[in-house]
Amino acid sequence: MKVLVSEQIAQKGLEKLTEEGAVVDIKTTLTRQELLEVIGDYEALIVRSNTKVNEELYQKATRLKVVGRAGNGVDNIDMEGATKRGIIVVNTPESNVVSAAELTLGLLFATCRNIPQLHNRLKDRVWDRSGLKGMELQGKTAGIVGLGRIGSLVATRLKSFGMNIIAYDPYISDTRFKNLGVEKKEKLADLMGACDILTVHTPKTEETYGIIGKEQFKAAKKGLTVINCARAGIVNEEALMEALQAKVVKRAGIDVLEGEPQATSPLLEFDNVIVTPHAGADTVEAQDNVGITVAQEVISALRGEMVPNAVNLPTLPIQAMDTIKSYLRLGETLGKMYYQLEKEAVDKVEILYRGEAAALETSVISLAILKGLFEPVLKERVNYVNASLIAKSRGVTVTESKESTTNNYLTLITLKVGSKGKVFTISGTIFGKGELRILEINGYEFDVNPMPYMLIAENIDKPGVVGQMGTLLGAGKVNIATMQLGRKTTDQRAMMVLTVDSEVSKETLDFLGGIEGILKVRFVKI
Ligand SMILES: NC(=O)c1ccc[n+]([C@@H]2O[C@H](COP(=O)([O-])OP(=O)(O)OC[C@H]3O[C@@H](n4cnc5c(N)ncnc54)[C@H](O)[C@@H]3O)[C@@H](O)[C@H]2O)c1
Ligand SMILES: O=C(O)[C@H](O)COP(=O)(O)O
Repeated sequence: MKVLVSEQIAQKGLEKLTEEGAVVDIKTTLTRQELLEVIGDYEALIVRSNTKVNEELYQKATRLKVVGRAGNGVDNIDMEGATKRGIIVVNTPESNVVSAAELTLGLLFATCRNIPQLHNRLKDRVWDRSGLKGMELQGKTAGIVGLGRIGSLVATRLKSFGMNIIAYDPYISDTRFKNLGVEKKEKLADLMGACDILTVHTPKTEETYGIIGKEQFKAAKKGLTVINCARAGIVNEEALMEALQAKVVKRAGIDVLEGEPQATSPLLEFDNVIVTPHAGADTVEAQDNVGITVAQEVISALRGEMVPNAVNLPTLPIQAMDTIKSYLRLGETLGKMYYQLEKEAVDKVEILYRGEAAALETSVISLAILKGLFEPVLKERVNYVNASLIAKSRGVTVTESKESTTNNYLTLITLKVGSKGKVFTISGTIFGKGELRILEINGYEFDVNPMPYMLIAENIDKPGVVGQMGTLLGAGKVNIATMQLGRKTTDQRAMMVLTVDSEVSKETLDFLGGIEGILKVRFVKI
């Protein structure tokens, strides 16, 4: 596991990576060109907000499996390019939100009470408070744009200062607004017209880039205080400077600048603009959290495990991980069976979740099924990230359905694979502490604990066939661990599922296939 760390992360994170057996190269001073030259050697890249992870980089990063964003925002990472290549992108969305919220408040106090200016005067040995009268927060209205993780933390903290809080976030439920005690504004202009302080906490997206621009400042109350501790450009810098000159905006606190890292922004010319160099996450606590979390995630992703904070995968609550892990193993096992048993191209995959399975985040289990399905037959890397894109590109339609009850089992997954009008079915369950069982293959019933090596044979249900299988496997030095028979009385056919201790050679398989009454025999690797 070769990991390149291209921006500073906490020592604790680096130690975690090494403890887990990764070879870590810390190269935080590489030029872009140097980064492009070395990236081909690495399976994982850990970045913060300065490294642009884009098409140019992906083209050189031929071994790259994981991008770890040691932090929250992923606007420096081309997600589509990563997904297409099966590269998992992980981040640490919770790890630094308190620090970011606290810097927002810091900037708010610094601007509203002119703390840096007063500090500078005194440092220059001048005792002078004139012309720098501040503004109290109590009784004022704060307008929050983006009431997500950081926006909510800011809201609850501002409430404790006796402020009235309003917010604009069309993607947050009324209940959440109510629970936070925040008044919802349906229109951004209404928020602009009502707040004394504006603070933005949206991600940087096509929709939010420049969301606070000339139009919004026209609707603003005169004397507005503006805080941007989210991403540069969410508050358009040109429009902000115009509003500062027109005294519509009285002061601003800015942690993020267009073109950063740089120290030449025209915003630096304004005495009433307090700036910090993207320091929102720069606390010991946040960096330790971020470093350790990203290290754990990168290692899990490199090991092919499901990662709760994978950005280009369905999100899973950490609490659900233990339960879901067994289902992912079951899904992958069921998926892996098809191409090893049938050699027909697939046009349709139907997945039925019944009982307890139906209540889970089934989209990831379906990804595990697709990963298992395609892995045995594709040269390209198949993983949770690109499995559904691969299905789509191969013209395979995937459908999911759910039923809350089952007949005999608490939980059941049935996979139906359609190919040229024929349907292959396989079902499985989980019991105890994550024990997998295959219960049915093509209508033959079993109770098989799937093992790494399995032999599956279809035969005419008549005496002698099973005995000959045993004899020939013995002659081929293959030890049978378990054997089960499923039969269909309707057509005098049966299916044998054997778990064996080693691989079965082509020669032995040919002998088995030659037994009278054997219709088909396949060696399956899980
Ligand atoms: N300065 C720093 O060092 C620092 C540190 C951490 C995070 N951040 C940045 O802070 C921002 C917020 O992070 P978060 O973890 O709270 O994100 P989040 O995803 O939890 O919340 C973002 C919120 O913005 C809302 N939103 C999206 N589009 C919107 C729109 N068009 N109008 C209004 N609301 C919209 C979403 O519904 C969501 O509630 C991000 O830009 C992140 O990159 C900065
Ligand atoms: O999105 C984030 O996590 C913050 O903006 C911090 O970015 P940084 O890791 O570059 O400090």
